[in-house]
Amino acid sequence: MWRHLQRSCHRPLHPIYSRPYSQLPGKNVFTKHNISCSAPPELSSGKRIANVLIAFCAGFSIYFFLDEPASQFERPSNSPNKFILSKVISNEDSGPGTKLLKIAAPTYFLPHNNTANSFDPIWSVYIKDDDIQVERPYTPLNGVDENGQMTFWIKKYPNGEVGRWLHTKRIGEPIEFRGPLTTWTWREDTWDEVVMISGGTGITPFVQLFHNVISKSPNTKTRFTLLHSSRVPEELPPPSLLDPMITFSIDNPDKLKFHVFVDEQDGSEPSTSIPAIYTGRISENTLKRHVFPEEPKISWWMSLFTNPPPTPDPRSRRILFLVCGPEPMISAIAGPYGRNFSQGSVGGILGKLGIVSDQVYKL
Ligand SMILES: Cc1cc2nc3c(=O)[nH]c(=O)nc-3n(C[C@H](O)[C@H](O)[C@H](O)COP(=O)(O)OP(=O)(O)OC[C@H]3O[C@@H](n4cnc5c(N)ncnc54)[C@H](O)[C@@H]3O)c2cc1C
Repeated sequence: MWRHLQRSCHRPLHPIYSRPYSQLPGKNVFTKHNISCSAPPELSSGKRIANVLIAFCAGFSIYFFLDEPASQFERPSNSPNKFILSKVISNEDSGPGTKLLKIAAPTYFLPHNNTANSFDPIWSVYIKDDDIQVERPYTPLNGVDENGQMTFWIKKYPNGEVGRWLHTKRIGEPIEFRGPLTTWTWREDTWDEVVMISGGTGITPFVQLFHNVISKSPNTKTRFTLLHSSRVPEELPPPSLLDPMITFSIDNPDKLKFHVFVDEQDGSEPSTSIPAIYTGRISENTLKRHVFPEEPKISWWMSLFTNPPPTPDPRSRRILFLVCGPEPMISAIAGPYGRNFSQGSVGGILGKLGIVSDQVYKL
């Protein structure tokens, strides 16, 4: 996920909207164009000012005082390339530098209406920063709920553009987004085991997978493991993200194993009760302990009569690793992305453990 943040954040994701404001046609270009046009009939300066004021007031009223449900905001086209005008329903602090932002979605996003494959987990939407005409992708945590609302967990970076802008948005303010865009597709009966490894807000796609697949597919045979890491306890995800997964993993240990890590214990507290928090980064030992536990050793006298069991080759397992987080974390765990935003070869800890490329997906 963070390859976008580190390297492609200024890549033109959408030809019109990804250009920084400074590069968009400016006031001078517009003025020059007006001068070259045939002159309109002369108006007295008083009339001109009155016209401008009337036009401004009309635009202002339409923009700010319409308070209609989300469905009224939708554009006629449901193309993922067209921006949809929506509005902020809530925007709440959720720890240092993060907010939970809730926005309205159009009716064709509602679960009972959205039959398109592109809504299959994991999907995201591009939100546009209207001030500078730049868009960034964000992952709706639960997809779209029955009320037609999407909730995002959004981090603000000190010099980041869209994240900082989203943090300033207040209830009722307009917001534009486009989508859905598929990030990764879940396929039933394909993997015996899916191991999700996340850092920081990189947990958001896995929260969506949890809500839309893991907690809703009682018959799936796939076992899931989530290893999540944040810098310090107070930066761990808020209760609305963690609590449902913690409860589910306690009630269904054969379906979901959930382990939480922090880089360091700085004396701060997590915002919810977590059964165990491991200190230290997710390492080779972590994976050996939680994903590849050693077979129980047989006693020396048993070994006189039986051959020791062969060490299982991870390549023979139907296991998939999904990795999402800051780019240095992706590199350490699964090796860096390739050129032109390709997956690249498997390196890092997973490479060392013998995991091959069709067993890894870097989100
Ligand atoms: C599919 C997908 C889903 C995502 N979902 C979420 C989500 O649910 N929640 C979430 O918070 N984020 C999510 N992201 C990340 C998000 O899209 C943005 O990348 C992130 O919010 C930063 O954008 P920004 O405009 O705020 O910051 P940017 O302006 O992109 O800057 C971010 C940080 O990187 C630094 N930076 C800027 N440019 C460069 C550069 N060229 N090289 C190195 N550093 C640079 C800045 O100084 C700043 O500290 C997702 C990304 C993807 C690809």
